[in-house]
Amino acid sequence: MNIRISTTMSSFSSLWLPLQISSQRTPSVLPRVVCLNEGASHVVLQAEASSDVGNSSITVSKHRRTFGLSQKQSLLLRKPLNKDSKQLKALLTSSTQDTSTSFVNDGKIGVLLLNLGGPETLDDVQPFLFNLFADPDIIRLPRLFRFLQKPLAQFISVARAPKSKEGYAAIGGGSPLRQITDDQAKELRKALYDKNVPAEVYVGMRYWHPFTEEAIEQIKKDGVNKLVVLPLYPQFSISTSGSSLRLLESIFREDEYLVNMQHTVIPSWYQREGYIKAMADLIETELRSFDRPEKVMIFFSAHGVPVAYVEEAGDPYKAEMEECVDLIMEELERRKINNSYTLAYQSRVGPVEWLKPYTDETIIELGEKGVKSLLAVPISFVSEHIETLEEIDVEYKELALKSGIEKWGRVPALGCNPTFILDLADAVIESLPYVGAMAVSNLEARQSLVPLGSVEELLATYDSQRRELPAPVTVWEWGFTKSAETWNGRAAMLAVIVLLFLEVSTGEGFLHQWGVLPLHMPVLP
Ligand SMILES: C=CC1=C(C)c2cc3[nH]c(cc4nc(cc5[nH]c(cc1n2)c(C)c5CCC(=O)O)C(CCC(=O)O)=C4C)c(C)c3C=C
Ligand SMILES: [Fe+2]
Repeated sequence: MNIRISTTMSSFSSLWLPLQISSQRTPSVLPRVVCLNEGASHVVLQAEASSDVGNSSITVSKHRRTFGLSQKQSLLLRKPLNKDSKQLKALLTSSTQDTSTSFVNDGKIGVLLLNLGGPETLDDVQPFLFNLFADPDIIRLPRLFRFLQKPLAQFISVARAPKSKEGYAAIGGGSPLRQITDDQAKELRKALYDKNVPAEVYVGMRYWHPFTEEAIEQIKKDGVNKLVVLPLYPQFSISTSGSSLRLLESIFREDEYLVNMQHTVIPSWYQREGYIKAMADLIETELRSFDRPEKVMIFFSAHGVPVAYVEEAGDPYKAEMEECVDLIMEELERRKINNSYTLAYQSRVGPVEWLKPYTDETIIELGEKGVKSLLAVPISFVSEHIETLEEIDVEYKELALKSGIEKWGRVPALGCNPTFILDLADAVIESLPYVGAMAVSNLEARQSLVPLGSVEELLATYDSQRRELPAPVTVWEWGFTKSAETWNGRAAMLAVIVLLFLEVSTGEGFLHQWGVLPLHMPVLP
């Protein structure tokens, strides 16, 4: 037995960092009550262990998590748990016995999958980009300039559309995201039924059809009264899951039906055993296609975010990404696969600094260092999309071959991989005991999953000072060096804001001459 658990007083910022205890015999369970100080209502549990309790082998991944305690629980547990703790055993047993069954017969369950959405035709590209850039979690303007959000989005989307259209044309004229996400929803529904949890699964996209608003309408029509919200991003970012949850929260806040709907949110799930195993399976299979698998460098390529998101707004994305890669590599090592590996960030847009190292620069460096075989692993997204099908498969492959890399491979996205879908089903089932367990605005009652009523508050912990994030999107750029490019971009952005301000306030200017203004906004349902 080797368990080390330490607890400290709560800080809400750790709420997004899930801790999972899983048992080989039973589905994963979440420890729900651990208390350090008498009378405490919240604790952070920090755990790192691999051990046996009873006949079950339990692994506790290395995470911190905040737990809300009911008064009774708080009174019950007044000491840190130690390795011989009968209370831990009792807790695990009660959590394990606390299966979904009692929650299944009692209400109509819905699962809402949140995703980004993508243009289905080339005509959709500009309005899709408009929706993306109109999102204040993608371009956050200073408060004074908020009224420029939509004109700026219109301007950038029009300017970027030709380049984006080229990309979408190269992958068949549109994004495959809707089809793949619909298929994942169907498979998840089937997996839940097979596990005796009848639930409807809905898809709500952030920037294209079916919009989150459309999914919510259907959820209401179907009379769902227990909802599990599951963003399809393994790692949390303010720009992805955060943005979708913020939107959902605003929808919930304004709707009487939804205000009263019991729900819970699974904010990120990159640490789940099934997901890690599924990723490791894909990598193991793909490695076999190389002549000398042991010589291949495993190249994790994640979608980037601007550095300011992580360093100024506290986005946990980078930390979760690095931990995710570590967990996958640990799983591969358990399978005696000890390849070298690296993580880089792709798809940067605009004049600000994005997370480094950049994928393109890293590929060139690896070529220079004499790496001959590279296996690209897209890691931030679970479907094929423009950035796997075009950026990785075409642009990065070409760059790699030019840089001296001789053999290039790419791991497919998870899509409907059965191990992955079963794990998502388990994640949903494990969250059911938490559906409605917490009052929407009652922080004291909050347990390990997140109620939507507090999403805004939780997002604010990343960005407590509400600092303005620079716009990550290039409108135009000039200059020869990286830093000149950055500063030129910022100057250009400032100039654009001033010009837009003048245009909007006077009703005259080059955008009116070009027909960009007045705006013809796409209508959201
Ligand atoms: C975890 C995944 C993603 C993060 C983080 C993310 C941040 C982010 N993205 C942009 C700008 C664009 N993203 C675009 C497409 C796109 N983005 C993701 C995922 C993440 N984005 C996906 C899966 C897709 C593709 C959808 C599809 O149609 O297949 C685009 C449009 C494509 C293009 O023109 O390149 C833009 C623009 C920013 C600015 C950002 C963080 C601030
Ligand atoms: Fe993106």
